[in-house]
Amino acid sequence: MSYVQRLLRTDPLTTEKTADLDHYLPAIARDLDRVLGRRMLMAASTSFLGYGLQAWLLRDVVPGPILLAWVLTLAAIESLNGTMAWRLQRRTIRTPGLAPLKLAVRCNLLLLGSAWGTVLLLPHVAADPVTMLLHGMGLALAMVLGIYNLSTDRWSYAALSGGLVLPGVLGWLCLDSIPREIGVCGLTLFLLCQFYAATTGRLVRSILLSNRISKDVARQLADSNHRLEQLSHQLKLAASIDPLTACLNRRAMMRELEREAARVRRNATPFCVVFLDLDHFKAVNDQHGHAAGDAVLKVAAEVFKGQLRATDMAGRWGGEEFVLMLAATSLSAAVAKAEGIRVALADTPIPVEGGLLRITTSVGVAAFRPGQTLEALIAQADARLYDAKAAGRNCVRS
Ligand SMILES: Nc1nc2c(ncn2[C@@H]2O[C@H](COP(=O)(O)OP(=O)(O)OP(=O)(O)O)[C@@H](O)[C@H]2O)c(=O)[nH]1
Repeated sequence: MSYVQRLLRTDPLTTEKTADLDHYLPAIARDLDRVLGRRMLMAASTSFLGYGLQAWLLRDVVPGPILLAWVLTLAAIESLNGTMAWRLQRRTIRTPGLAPLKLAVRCNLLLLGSAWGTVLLLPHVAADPVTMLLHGMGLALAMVLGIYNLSTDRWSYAALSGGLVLPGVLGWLCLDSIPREIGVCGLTLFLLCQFYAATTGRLVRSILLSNRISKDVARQLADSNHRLEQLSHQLKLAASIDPLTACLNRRAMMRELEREAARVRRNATPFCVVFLDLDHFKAVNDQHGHAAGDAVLKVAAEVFKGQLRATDMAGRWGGEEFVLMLAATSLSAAVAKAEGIRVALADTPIPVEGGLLRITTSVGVAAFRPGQTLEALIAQADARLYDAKAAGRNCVRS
């Protein structure tokens, strides 16, 4: 089990989710890499700020070249340590059992902390309360930020904070020049840092895990939302379409006619409705069977739709009766169109079991006049259809 796996499994937030852990682990490892990369930069910048502060504090005590060499040494250890820690953390996510490398990082941190803390023993620093205070604040800052920035391994903080505090505590025990308060402060700081380190690392991982889970949940929600929208669109479509002929059903057609009527009332472009009723359709059913009747209805719908423009609509009014809406069309143009449709259907042989059938249709056409109700328009077209039937069928009346 890898380092991160072990930490996550011991986390109260994740103990119940151990089964999902393997699924999330690669993504968390990637997130952690990103976070660590950012924190490396932050850690380095705060540490170098700390070295600058230390060099400034020591400017009157230590000769310039020695001070420069001191700061450069600290910077070198810091860089080496940071790089090692980063590589270690990247690898411990995937590979368990990197004890020697971990030990090297901890020793390095101990060295770094001790190098910092040794400054406390310098007579000038110890004697001057202001310098001491500034230095103490610098130490606290370095520890807290260091822990926050690279919060991954508790024993690394122990090494760093122990290294920082140890010289002060030793000095306090062995040298009279170190005030007692410094030792007490140092020990308190050490304990605080240990507590902080123990909680922060786990917190970071818990946050990464819950981030990852929330991202997944959000994505799943978006997906199901999308699927629901598609489903609702399909349902709406299914509720508007006649399943046999794929024309609009009566209710949807009424809706379209109402919309068109409203448009015409606004901008006065005429439109026409065409009612079509297949002739002697009952005989088709009776002689060739219901399936043949269905096939005839399908072919008739195809023929009607094939004659329309993109802005026109075709609906099945019920049984063997169809209605067409011809947008922006005058009565004379609609009659011509209806005639074309009638001929097209009459010329179309329809294959059914046992041979080819021919079917004709009677057609009634009416133009919508602004001020007229839709019901009146439909009644008018229906009346013209009745005229066509009465006139012997297979003809258009307007
Ligand atoms: N196969 C099939 N038949 C249907 C469907 N809907 C209605 N019908 C039949 O269509 C026939 C309509 O008959 P009628 O109203 O007498 O009309 P017609 O025989 O076409 O006579 P005219 O309209 O006067 O020429 C009835 O037998 C209905 O059962 C359908 O979806 N499929």
